[in-house]
Amino acid sequence: MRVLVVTAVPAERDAVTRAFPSGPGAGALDVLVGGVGPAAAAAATAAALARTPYGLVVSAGIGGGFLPFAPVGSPVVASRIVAADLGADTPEGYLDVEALGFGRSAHLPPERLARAAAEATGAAYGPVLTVSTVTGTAARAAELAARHPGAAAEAMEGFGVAEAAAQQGVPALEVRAVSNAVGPRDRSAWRIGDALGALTDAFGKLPPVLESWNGHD
Ligand SMILES: O=C(O)c1cccc(C(=O)CC[C@H]2O[C@@H](n3cnc4c(=O)[nH]cnc43)[C@H](O)[C@@H]2O)c1
Repeated sequence: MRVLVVTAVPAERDAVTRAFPSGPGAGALDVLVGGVGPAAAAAATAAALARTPYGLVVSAGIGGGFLPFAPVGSPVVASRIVAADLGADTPEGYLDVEALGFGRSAHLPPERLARAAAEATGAAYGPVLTVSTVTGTAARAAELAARHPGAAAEAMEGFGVAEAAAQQGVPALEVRAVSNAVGPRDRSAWRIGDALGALTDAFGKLPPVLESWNGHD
């Protein structure tokens, strides 16, 4: 099975490829820089899928972690890939696109594969939220955590990658490594190097899981 990994920036791509110093084996894994945010990620994924047949797409990179599930430096595998701000704000609260009567706001990775990936990498396993605006306040972090119980992480690309994959009937995973806590913005506290190292470690443990997956579950 050929696997497409989509990262946002070159540093994340390099962290993934560092896991395979002598190549990923039989040309089975391609790593693409798709850009930051769900729209760029979806466009890049769709273009790649139009060129090459893939059996699995993985959205990968660093992300914000929700405490206590995903502390800085830890890997996360998504149980759900959720568009957390695709909807409408109303005086009565937020409405997702299902409540509005159109579209979808979540994709479900193949469960056996995602659980096996989390187990092999020692990752937190929970919903990963896709946001277009990085959370920067405690109030917003609490709002997202209340709306998505057990949310493990947030990032900016997963839903775009998964939506493009779903439109071609290709399953998707999301693998993140936590660079910062979701909460009040403090860029000086981001531990990007640690997170990129954790991303490399996680991808180094994935090949047996991918190889033993039968392509559907
Ligand atoms: O400055 C660098 O060296 C550097 C190296 C690798 C990645 C970056 C990024 O800024 C990547 C942006 C990327 O990270 C995700 N991300 C990280 N933390 C959060 C968060 O708290 N909330 C949402 N997204 C987050 C996101 O997917 C961005 O695309 C810089």
